[in-house]
Amino acid sequence: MEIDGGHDVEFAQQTQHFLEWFKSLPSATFHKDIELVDMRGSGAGRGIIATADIAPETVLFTIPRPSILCATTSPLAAHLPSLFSQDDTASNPSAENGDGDDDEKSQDSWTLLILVLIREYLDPNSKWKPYLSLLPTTFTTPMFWPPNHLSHLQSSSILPKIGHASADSMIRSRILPIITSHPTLFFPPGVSPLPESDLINLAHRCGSAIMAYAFDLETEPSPSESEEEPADEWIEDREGRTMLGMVPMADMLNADAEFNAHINHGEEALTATALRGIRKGEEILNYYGPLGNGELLRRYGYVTEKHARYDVVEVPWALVEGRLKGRFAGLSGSQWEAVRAYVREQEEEEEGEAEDAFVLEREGEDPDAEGRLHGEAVSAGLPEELAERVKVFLKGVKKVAGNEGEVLADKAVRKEIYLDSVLGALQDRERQYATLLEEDEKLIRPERPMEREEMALWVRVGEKRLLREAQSWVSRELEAARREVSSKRERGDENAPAAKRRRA
Ligand SMILES: C[S@@+](CC[C@H](N)C(=O)[O-])C[C@H]1O[C@@H](n2cnc3c(N)ncnc32)[C@H](O)[C@@H]1O
Repeated sequence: MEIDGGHDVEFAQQTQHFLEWFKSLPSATFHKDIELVDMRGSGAGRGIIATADIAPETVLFTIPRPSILCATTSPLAAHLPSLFSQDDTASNPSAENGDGDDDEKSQDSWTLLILVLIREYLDPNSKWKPYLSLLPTTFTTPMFWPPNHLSHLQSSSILPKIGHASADSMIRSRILPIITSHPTLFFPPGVSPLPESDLINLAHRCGSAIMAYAFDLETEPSPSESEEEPADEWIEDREGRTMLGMVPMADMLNADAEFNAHINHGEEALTATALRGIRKGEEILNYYGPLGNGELLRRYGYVTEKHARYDVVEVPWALVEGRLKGRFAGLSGSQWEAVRAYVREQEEEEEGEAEDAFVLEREGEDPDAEGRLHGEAVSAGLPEELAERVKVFLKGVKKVAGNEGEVLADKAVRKEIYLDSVLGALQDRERQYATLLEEDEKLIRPERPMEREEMALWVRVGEKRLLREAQSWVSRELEAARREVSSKRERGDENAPAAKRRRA
């Protein structure tokens, strides 16, 4: 989010106006020992701090449900009942009703909230005006970066997910048709209809505000969220399973991987409560989930040191396949086609989705019930699905490769080929970045505020560090696997590779 530098006076006035509006909402509360403050100095827009020590479990503020801006409170709901009353709206983000040409019937919670927000932005008399005026008009998310800034992400796994083009096509196919077919609903008397390009920009802005500000509104506890659920399990569901809403004040909380407050979803209201004692001057922090810095940047436009423990990096299958192929140089193009067909067949039988890439991540403890983290997160080794895919691939090779595939009869050899190929693929993946980890490490600083280049640096360093950790892990395993293969060969073990046995 980029809050226009603007005049400090105007910034402070908007804050004050919003606060007064919020406090005037029926049944809203705002604790006397907290304050909504200007945190632009550290690049965090507005945030909420404690102005005195706060006891654990203190209710910090309460947002009555009718003040939440969502599909059920929007005036649009009454005018477009068919659009807003779909049972599947809350449960399936890509729900199609079978007759794909009816745009009104193919909305999900995300697109509905974009429409709701657009309508309120266009209405000069919106009851949410003081709140809307606090929402950013420009964003620090990479969706809005020019190519020369995006290039700092180098070969980051988040690049293909930034998706300005796909957002654009969603807006054209699912947002604009609703607005243009109901002009009086979106442009009340006295408001001139916006040209298409302005509407598209507004829809992008609303989409980005939703991505960084909206909450999943739990209406009733699901069976898995029953009373027995441990208090230290933090759930984040942004897949459209529940209704999305804009929650004034709750979304003024900044967040980090260690946090001290939580939003409880009550029947009548949402409440922010202190998870532990909060000292005077401390920022009240919410939790956006176990997101790596890449995903945090993509959705929220910032990165933090603490979120680095959740970093992930993707290794494309094509790189692993390339390395595996290098181990069987004598196979022809048509034999490789047969191997691929075998892998596809097996994947279909498993009814799994054939992954194009495999995700490397770390293992670590979740935050505790007070929002604190304990211990380091450590490399989780290689994903099971990758080992499984290689296993199927090598089976395919064994089937088609004749003599060259005989070595694969031996389990230790298969393991060695697997680890060696993955190690090569990890090195290839690292080479896709324009700079070395060592060069990047010299530049990285935890200081704030961070410019785009610095945030991109954190993302790519996080990915490269993970790649290195995975390489160390695989190297160790590979050494052991090689030892096993050679000791079997020395022993002339009967399970040793057939080709080797023949030579012996
Ligand atoms: C839900 S809003 C929080 C309120 C926001 N600061 C504001 O002024 O409107 C989320 C946005 O706040 C900013 N933010 C939240 N936590 C942050 C943090 N720890 N550091 C920097 N920016 C943060 C990011 O721009 C994010 O997209």
